[in-house]
Amino acid sequence: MKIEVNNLSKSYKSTKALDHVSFTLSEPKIYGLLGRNGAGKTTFMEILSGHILASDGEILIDGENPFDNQRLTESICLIKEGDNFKRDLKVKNVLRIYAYFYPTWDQELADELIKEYNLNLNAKVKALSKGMASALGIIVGLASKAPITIFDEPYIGLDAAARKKFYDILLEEYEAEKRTIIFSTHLIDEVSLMFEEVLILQDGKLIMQEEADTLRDQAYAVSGQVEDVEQFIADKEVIQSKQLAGMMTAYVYGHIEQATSAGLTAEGIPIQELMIYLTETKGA
Ligand SMILES: Nc1ncnc2c1ncn2[C@@H]1O[C@H](COP(=O)(O)OP(=O)(O)OP(=O)(O)O)[C@@H](O)[C@H]1O
Repeated sequence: MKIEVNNLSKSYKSTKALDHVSFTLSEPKIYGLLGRNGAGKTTFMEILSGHILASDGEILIDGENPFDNQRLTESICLIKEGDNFKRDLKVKNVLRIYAYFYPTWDQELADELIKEYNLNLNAKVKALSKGMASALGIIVGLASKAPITIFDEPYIGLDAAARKKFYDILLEEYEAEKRTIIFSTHLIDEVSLMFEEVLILQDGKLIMQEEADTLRDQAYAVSGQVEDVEQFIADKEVIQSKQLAGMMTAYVYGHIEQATSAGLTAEGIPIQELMIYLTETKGA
């Protein structure tokens, strides 16, 4: 489904949570939506899911506004950090409700995931541990098979092994059947390799939308004698640098040819380091 975001703004009194944001997500991909605390990510995802109204501008999904739009909302599944489900419901009833709501629901996958995460179907939501409640959210998000599935920091309380399981299954399901997945997280180093396209919000503004592969080409590590590297990086945007025994390595924002043509040794740097750098400093 095509998502068009046109001049989208959302204000809460004097806070501009989103400030004239425009972009298009034109095909099913795994999108990473990144940004520091308060950048506007959750606000965007809530508007996209039809839960809240924009103050100005619009989001169109295949040309339609998602707010109060039943046909569209059954194509969108938003899983948040917590409080996804009514606390007095039993797990099995939560699953029944979502199975009824989503025409694309995959019961076989839901059953498999319940076993994987060892969830007690008869437990009430309010009796679940934080990790178990997150597992239930992840199960609903994956099994919904919604053409637009949105995960907003969905794994509070889940340990590293349970998170890895989630990433593995998400990728498996995505490979079997492509859909639009929007993933917002602060655990960038864990998931950066999954992203096909990355969007970065800062203070309510979109500061970057880039294919992950292109991003990988936008920074490099350059090494050599301290004086040579220092001279080379003097007029460059440096991410970080370290020195050891007269040698220096610097992570530089730019194209690798700059370094190779200067006769220095250069190689790519891990995408997560670049993303962390961009979310922390770009536009600041
Ligand atoms: N319901 C609300 N009432 C008032 N202000 C709000 C409300 N929701 C969000 N905000 C403000 O809007 C801004 C954007 O918040 P939002 O939750 O969208 O950011 P975020 O990028 O999801 O942050 P985080 O990574 O911390 O979850 C923040 O300044 C926040 O305080």
